Amino acid sequence: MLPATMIGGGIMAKKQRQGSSALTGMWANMGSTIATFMFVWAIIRQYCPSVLSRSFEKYTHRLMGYFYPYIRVSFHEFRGDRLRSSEAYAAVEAYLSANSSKNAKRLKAEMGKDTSSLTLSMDEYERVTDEFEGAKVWWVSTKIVSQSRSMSYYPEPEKRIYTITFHKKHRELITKSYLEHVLSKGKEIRVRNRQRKLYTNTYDHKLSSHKQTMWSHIVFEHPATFESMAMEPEKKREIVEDLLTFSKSKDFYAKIGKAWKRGYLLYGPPGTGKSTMIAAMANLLNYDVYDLELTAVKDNTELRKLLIETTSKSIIIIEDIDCSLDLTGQRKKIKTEKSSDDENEKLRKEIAKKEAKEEGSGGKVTLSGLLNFIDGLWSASGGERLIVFTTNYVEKLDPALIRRGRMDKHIELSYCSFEGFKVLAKNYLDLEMHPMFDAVQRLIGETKITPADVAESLMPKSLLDDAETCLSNLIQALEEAKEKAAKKKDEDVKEIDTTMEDAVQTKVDEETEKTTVN
Ligand SMILES: Nc1ncnc2c1ncn2[C@@H]1O[C@H](COP(=O)(O)OP(=O)(O)OP(=O)(O)O)[C@@H](O)[C@H]1O
Ligand SMILES: [Mg+2]
Repeated sequence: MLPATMIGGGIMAKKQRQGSSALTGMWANMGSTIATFMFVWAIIRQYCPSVLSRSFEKYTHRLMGYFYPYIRVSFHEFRGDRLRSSEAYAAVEAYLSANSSKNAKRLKAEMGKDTSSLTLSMDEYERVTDEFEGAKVWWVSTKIVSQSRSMSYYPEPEKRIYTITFHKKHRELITKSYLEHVLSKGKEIRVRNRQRKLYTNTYDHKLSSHKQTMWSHIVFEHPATFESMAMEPEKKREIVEDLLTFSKSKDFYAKIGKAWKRGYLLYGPPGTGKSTMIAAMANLLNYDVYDLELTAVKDNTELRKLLIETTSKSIIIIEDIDCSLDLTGQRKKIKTEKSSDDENEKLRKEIAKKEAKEEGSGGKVTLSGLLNFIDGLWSASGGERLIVFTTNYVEKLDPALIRRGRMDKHIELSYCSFEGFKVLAKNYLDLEMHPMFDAVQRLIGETKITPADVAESLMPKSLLDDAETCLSNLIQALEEAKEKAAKKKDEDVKEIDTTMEDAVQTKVDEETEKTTVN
């Protein structure tokens, strides 16, 4: 049974009075005293100046404080400025929806703001009990509709409030431990239930005079998971473990004094699953995805702004880093040209100077700008972030960009193996074993075929296609790929032969010429 003053004045009182007929003993007397006070108060409010009614209210509360052994804490839906909703309210709501709503009798069903599924929460004026280390608490959900006549075009919002009541002997326990427990559990539930987002940086056309890129987002609904990825099981397990360890290492990163971020470099030929793996990572860790298109970023200042705007628990991806601007070009000269160390050093300094100038003048995005952001930027914001680069040509990248510490884990995604094929056969055909697998195993070992091509062959082309038809399509594709590879090899050999023959002939001609001259 709820304490009597919880059924005080206003709308809440009206509703709760219906369920409070069983007030007993002392509380019944207290109830009638309160009712008398309420009555007198209502008269005073109506006929007396506001100063008098306010002091009456103050003394009533003070008087009740002497007899009333319960404490109340309210969580309002909106913060003081009314513009922003309160995170504490949202966390309490999530906690109560998941826990205490189990014993609520009247529930409210809504499509969550951010989710596509139905969420059930306590209906207005419903109350539930909860227990924490032997202490009992009562939660009530109420709603206050403003009586004031607003001239605003928009209707005055309703104010929703969750109120917790508990005995004052549990004050320490509830205000310190229980409420902390409720808020942290509530936040956890919200993170778990939230609909994740895929952000991309695009030009803000509204600001046409001052073009700048901004993040815009859609709901992230990629279905990829690590289970459905075609790759060696051992490699897959290692990556999953690495990701999970990272996500649970907040304290470790704090202890060693490093920003809580981890860099991944995914490299391999087109169609081997780099983008698919990023989606699987986001799904595994429940992260948002920021797809950063560097070519749309005007300068380092803009890059910094975009990166600062990213939230915690997110993956920032830069796809095809080798094609993103001339990040690699100038530096590549250093390693490819046959120059001495001194010359290299000179070139390096020149490039650094040029980049610094570009940065200073707000010029284009530079490699050093990007490296600085990766290294330093998030140390201050302290969030949980992965940064993932993808490339088809790992050898083209500047070693400075991908050294360990920046790109902590390098993952090669390669052509489809028989193990990979088995995952795809299970996904696409629901097959774990089949006599035709032997032929696939033999051919796949002799051919370079991407998982994307295997997946395409296994896809039924008509409603009549059964598993055997799909497997025959794959075997045919593998045989064709094998034939093509053999043909290419022959052609390459022929080309080498011709080049060598030409070289030999040129040499012979030169020698002959020399002899003739002599
Ligand atoms: N390892 C894989 N496991 C499961 N499916 C895969 C795998 N690799 C590719 N696929 C399939 O092929 C399609 C293309 O793969 P994806 O876009 O991930 O390749 P990519 O490596 O990012 O290619 P690119 O280098 O061209 O960007 C995916 O939609 C997916 O269905
Ligand atoms: Mg890709």
